[in-house]
Amino acid sequence: MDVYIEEAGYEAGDRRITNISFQVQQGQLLGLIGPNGAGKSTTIKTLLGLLKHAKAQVKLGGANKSYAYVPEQPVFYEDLTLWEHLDLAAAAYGLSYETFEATAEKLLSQFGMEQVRNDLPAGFSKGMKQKMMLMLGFLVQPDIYIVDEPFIGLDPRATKDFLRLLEAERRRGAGVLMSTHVLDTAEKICDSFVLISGGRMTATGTLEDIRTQAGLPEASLFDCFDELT
Ligand SMILES: Nc1ncnc2c1ncn2[C@@H]1O[C@H](COP(=O)(O)OP(=O)(O)OP(=O)(O)O)[C@@H](O)[C@H]1O
Repeated sequence: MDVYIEEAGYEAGDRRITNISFQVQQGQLLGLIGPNGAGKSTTIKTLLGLLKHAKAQVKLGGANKSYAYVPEQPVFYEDLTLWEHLDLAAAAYGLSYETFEATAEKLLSQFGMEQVRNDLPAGFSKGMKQKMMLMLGFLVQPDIYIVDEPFIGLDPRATKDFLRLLEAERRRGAGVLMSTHVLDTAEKICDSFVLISGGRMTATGTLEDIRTQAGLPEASLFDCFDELT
Protein backbone atom coordinates (compact mmCIF):
# COMPACT_ATOMS: atom_id res chain seq x y z
CA MET A 1 0.00 0.00 0.00
CA ASP A 2 1.32 3.43 -1.00
CA VAL A 3 0.00 6.42 0.90
CA TYR A 4 0.60 10.03 0.04
CA ILE A 5 -1.38 12.68 1.94
CA GLU A 6 -0.75 16.23 0.77
CA GLU A 7 -3.21 17.62 3.29
CA ALA A 8 -6.37 16.62 5.11
CA GLY A 9 -8.69 18.11 7.69
CA TYR A 10 -12.16 18.00 9.16
CA GLU A 11 -13.47 21.15 7.51
CA ALA A 12 -12.69 23.09 4.37
CA GLY A 13 -9.35 24.86 4.82
CA ASP A 14 -8.40 22.79 7.87
CA ARG A 15 -4.88 21.44 7.19
CA ARG A 16 -4.80 19.15 10.18
CA ILE A 17 -2.21 16.84 8.66
CA THR A 18 0.19 17.68 5.82
CA ASN A 19 2.81 15.88 3.73
CA ILE A 20 2.53 12.40 5.16
CA SER A 21 3.71 9.57 2.97
CA PHE A 22 4.71 5.97 3.55
CA GLN A 23 4.54 2.47 2.16
CA VAL A 24 3.35 -0.74 3.72
CA GLN A 25 4.89 -3.73 2.00
CA GLN A 26 3.84 -7.36 2.04
CA GLY A 27 4.67 -9.02 5.33
CA GLN A 28 5.78 -5.70 6.79
CA LEU A 29 4.60 -4.13 10.04
CA LEU A 30 4.76 -0.35 10.01
CA GLY A 31 4.19 1.44 13.31
CA LEU A 32 2.43 4.79 13.24
CA ILE A 33 3.46 6.57 16.41
CA GLY A 34 3.10 10.05 17.86
CA PRO A 35 1.70 11.90 20.88
CA ASN A 36 -2.00 12.43 21.65
CA GLY A 37 -3.60 14.63 19.04
CA ALA A 38 -0.63 14.28 16.64
CA GLY A 39 -2.80 13.11 13.75
CA LYS A 40 -2.47 9.31 13.72
CA SER A 41 -6.20 8.57 13.60
CA THR A 42 -6.68 11.42 11.14
CA THR A 43 -4.02 9.82 8.92
CA ILE A 44 -5.80 6.47 9.12
CA LYS A 45 -9.23 8.03 8.44
CA THR A 46 -7.76 9.89 5.46
CA LEU A 47 -6.28 6.82 3.88
CA LEU A 48 -9.57 4.99 4.38
CA GLY A 49 -11.27 7.79 2.47
CA LEU A 50 -13.36 8.92 5.44
CA LEU A 51 -12.34 12.59 5.42
CA LYS A 52 -14.15 14.85 3.01
CA HIS A 53 -11.46 17.52 2.93
CA ALA A 54 -8.42 15.59 1.83
CA LYS A 55 -5.88 15.75 -0.96
CA ALA A 56 -4.45 12.28 -0.88
CA GLN A 57 -3.49 9.30 -2.99
CA VAL A 58 -3.73 5.76 -1.72
CA LYS A 59 -2.78 2.74 -3.79
CA LEU A 60 -3.54 -0.66 -2.35
CA GLY A 61 -1.09 -2.27 -4.76
CA GLY A 62 -3.38 -4.28 -7.03
CA ALA A 63 -6.96 -4.48 -8.23
CA ASN A 64 -7.95 -7.37 -5.99
CA LYS A 65 -6.19 -6.30 -2.83
CA SER A 66 -8.35 -6.28 0.27
CA TYR A 67 -7.93 -4.56 3.58
CA ALA A 68 -9.42 -4.77 7.05
CA TYR A 69 -9.69 -1.79 9.36
CA VAL A 70 -9.71 -2.36 13.10
CA PRO A 71 -10.85 0.92 14.70
CA GLU A 72 -9.70 2.23 18.06
CA GLN A 73 -13.29 2.56 19.29
CA PRO A 74 -15.32 -0.64 18.84
CA VAL A 75 -18.23 -0.27 16.43
CA PHE A 76 -20.99 -2.86 16.47
CA TYR A 77 -24.66 -3.56 15.82
CA GLU A 78 -26.75 -3.54 19.01
CA ASP A 79 -28.96 -6.41 17.86
CA LEU A 80 -26.36 -8.83 16.52
CA THR A 81 -24.51 -11.40 18.58
CA LEU A 82 -20.76 -11.96 18.32
CA TRP A 83 -21.33 -14.95 16.02
CA GLU A 84 -23.70 -12.91 13.85
CA HIS A 85 -21.09 -10.14 13.53
CA LEU A 86 -18.55 -12.70 12.35
CA ASP A 87 -21.09 -14.17 9.92
CA LEU A 88 -21.88 -10.72 8.51
CA ALA A 89 -18.20 -9.84 7.98
CA ALA A 90 -17.59 -13.19 6.28
CA ALA A 91 -20.53 -12.59 3.94
CA ALA A 92 -19.34 -9.06 3.13
CA TYR A 93 -15.91 -10.40 2.15
CA GLY A 94 -17.37 -13.36 0.23
CA LEU A 95 -15.98 -16.17 2.42
CA SER A 96 -17.51 -19.62 1.86
CA TYR A 97 -19.62 -20.90 4.77
CA GLU A 98 -17.10 -23.69 5.46
CA THR A 99 -14.15 -21.27 5.64
CA PHE A 100 -16.14 -18.88 7.79
CA GLU A 101 -17.22 -21.58 10.25
CA ALA A 102 -13.79 -23.14 10.62
CA THR A 103 -11.97 -19.80 10.96
CA ALA A 104 -14.57 -18.31 13.30
CA GLU A 105 -14.42 -21.36 15.60
CA LYS A 106 -10.64 -21.14 15.70
CA LEU A 107 -10.70 -17.42 16.50
CA LEU A 108 -13.31 -17.87 19.25
CA SER A 109 -11.03 -20.39 20.90
CA GLN A 110 -7.81 -18.39 20.31
CA PHE A 111 -9.35 -15.30 21.92
CA GLY A 112 -11.13 -17.26 24.67
CA MET A 113 -14.54 -16.00 23.54
CA GLU A 114 -16.43 -19.31 22.99
CA GLN A 115 -18.63 -18.73 26.04
CA VAL A 116 -19.99 -15.44 24.70
CA ARG A 117 -20.44 -16.36 21.04
CA ASN A 118 -24.22 -15.95 21.25
CA ASP A 119 -24.16 -12.81 23.41
CA LEU A 120 -24.70 -9.21 22.34
CA PRO A 121 -21.47 -7.17 22.39
CA ALA A 122 -23.21 -4.27 24.19
CA GLY A 123 -22.75 -6.31 27.38
CA PHE A 124 -19.06 -7.06 26.72
CA SER A 125 -16.21 -5.51 28.67
CA LYS A 126 -13.91 -3.03 26.88
CA GLY A 127 -11.30 -5.73 26.21
CA MET A 128 -13.93 -8.20 24.94
CA LYS A 129 -15.24 -5.58 22.50
CA GLN A 130 -11.68 -4.96 21.34
CA LYS A 131 -11.17 -8.69 20.88
CA MET A 132 -14.32 -8.85 18.77
CA MET A 133 -12.98 -6.09 16.49
CA LEU A 134 -9.68 -7.93 16.10
CA MET A 135 -11.46 -11.22 15.38
CA LEU A 136 -13.50 -9.52 12.63
CA GLY A 137 -10.22 -8.39 11.03
CA PHE A 138 -8.48 -11.75 11.31
CA LEU A 139 -11.53 -13.63 10.04
CA VAL A 140 -11.34 -12.16 6.54
CA GLN A 141 -7.56 -12.59 6.08
CA PRO A 142 -7.04 -9.38 4.09
CA ASP A 143 -3.88 -8.34 2.23
CA ILE A 144 -3.50 -5.30 4.47
CA TYR A 145 -4.45 -4.70 8.09
CA ILE A 146 -5.00 -1.14 9.28
CA VAL A 147 -5.14 -1.27 13.06
CA ASP A 148 -5.71 1.79 15.23
CA GLU A 149 -4.30 1.33 18.76
CA PRO A 150 -5.07 -2.35 19.40
CA PHE A 151 -3.46 -2.74 22.84
CA ILE A 152 -5.57 -0.54 25.09
CA GLY A 153 -7.99 -2.78 26.93
CA LEU A 154 -6.32 -6.08 26.08
CA ASP A 155 -5.02 -8.13 28.99
CA PRO A 156 -1.48 -9.61 28.74
CA ARG A 157 -2.79 -12.98 27.54
CA ALA A 158 -4.98 -11.39 24.84
CA THR A 159 -2.07 -9.17 23.77
CA LYS A 160 0.09 -12.25 23.33
CA ASP A 161 -2.63 -14.08 21.37
CA PHE A 162 -3.13 -11.03 19.17
CA LEU A 163 0.61 -10.68 18.47
CA ARG A 164 0.93 -14.38 17.64
CA LEU A 165 -1.93 -14.15 15.12
CA LEU A 166 -0.52 -10.97 13.64
CA GLU A 167 2.85 -12.67 13.18
CA ALA A 168 1.18 -15.60 11.39
CA GLU A 169 -0.64 -13.18 9.10
CA ARG A 170 2.60 -11.41 8.26
CA ARG A 171 4.20 -14.75 7.39
CA ARG A 172 1.22 -15.33 5.06
CA GLY A 173 2.23 -12.05 3.37
CA ALA A 174 -0.18 -9.55 4.89
CA GLY A 175 1.09 -6.00 5.44
CA VAL A 176 0.16 -4.15 8.61
CA LEU A 177 -0.15 -0.49 9.50
CA MET A 178 -0.61 -0.13 13.24
CA SER A 179 -0.94 3.01 15.30
CA THR A 180 0.02 2.65 18.94
CA HIS A 181 1.27 4.34 22.09
CA VAL A 182 2.72 1.14 23.47
CA LEU A 183 6.25 1.93 22.37
CA ASP A 184 8.11 -0.90 24.06
CA THR A 185 5.93 -3.41 22.18
CA ALA A 186 6.15 -1.39 18.96
CA GLU A 187 9.95 -1.36 19.24
CA LYS A 188 9.96 -5.18 19.44
CA ILE A 189 7.50 -5.99 16.68
CA CYS A 190 7.58 -3.23 14.02
CA ASP A 191 9.95 -3.31 11.05
CA SER A 192 9.77 0.43 10.65
CA PHE A 193 8.03 3.51 11.95
CA VAL A 194 6.37 6.74 10.95
CA LEU A 195 6.52 9.32 13.71
CA ILE A 196 3.87 12.03 13.49
CA SER A 197 3.88 15.18 15.56
CA GLY A 198 1.66 18.22 15.11
CA GLY A 199 0.17 16.79 11.90
CA ARG A 200 3.55 16.32 10.23
CA MET A 201 5.92 13.45 9.72
CA THR A 202 8.87 14.15 12.02
CA ALA A 203 10.82 10.93 11.50
CA THR A 204 10.54 7.74 9.52
CA GLY A 205 12.40 4.49 8.93
CA THR A 206 13.74 1.59 10.95
CA LEU A 207 14.68 1.95 14.63
CA GLU A 208 18.25 2.61 13.47
CA ASP A 209 17.03 5.40 11.15
CA ILE A 210 14.91 6.89 13.94
CA ARG A 211 17.90 6.78 16.32
CA THR A 212 20.02 8.61 13.75
CA GLN A 213 17.29 11.22 13.22
CA ALA A 214 17.01 11.71 16.98
CA GLY A 215 20.81 11.83 17.37
CA LEU A 216 20.60 9.05 19.99
CA PRO A 217 22.50 6.02 18.67
CA GLU A 218 21.69 3.51 21.43
CA ALA A 219 18.35 4.85 22.61
CA SER A 220 14.99 3.09 22.96
CA LEU A 221 12.13 4.03 20.67
CA PHE A 222 10.57 5.80 23.67
CA ASP A 223 13.63 8.04 24.19
CA CYS A 224 13.83 8.83 20.45
CA PHE A 225 10.12 9.66 20.51
CA ASP A 226 10.68 11.94 23.47
CA GLU A 227 13.55 13.68 21.74
CA LEU A 228 11.75 14.11 18.42
CA THR A 229 8.37 15.33 19.68
N1 LIG B 1 -13.82 14.65 14.21
C1 LIG B 1 -12.96 15.65 14.39
N2 LIG B 1 -13.32 16.94 14.11
C2 LIG B 1 -12.43 17.97 14.28
N3 LIG B 1 -11.17 17.79 14.73
C3 LIG B 1 -10.77 16.54 15.03
C4 LIG B 1 -11.63 15.41 14.88
N4 LIG B 1 -10.94 14.30 15.25
C5 LIG B 1 -9.72 14.72 15.61
N5 LIG B 1 -9.61 16.06 15.48
C6 LIG B 1 -8.41 16.87 15.77
O1 LIG B 1 -7.36 16.49 14.91
C7 LIG B 1 -6.11 16.46 15.61
C8 LIG B 1 -5.49 15.10 15.43
O2 LIG B 1 -6.31 14.14 16.11
P1 LIG B 1 -6.11 12.57 15.93
O3 LIG B 1 -7.32 11.91 16.49
O4 LIG B 1 -5.72 12.26 14.55
O5 LIG B 1 -4.85 12.32 16.89
P2 LIG B 1 -4.13 10.98 17.31
O6 LIG B 1 -2.69 11.13 16.94
O7 LIG B 1 -4.83 9.79 16.78
O8 LIG B 1 -4.25 11.09 18.89
P3 LIG B 1 -4.49 10.00 20.06
O9 LIG B 1 -3.16 9.39 20.29
O10 LIG B 1 -4.91 10.84 21.20
O11 LIG B 1 -5.53 9.03 19.59
C9 LIG B 1 -6.42 16.84 17.05
O12 LIG B 1 -6.12 18.21 17.19
C10 LIG B 1 -7.91 16.62 17.18
O13 LIG B 1 -8.48 17.54 18.08
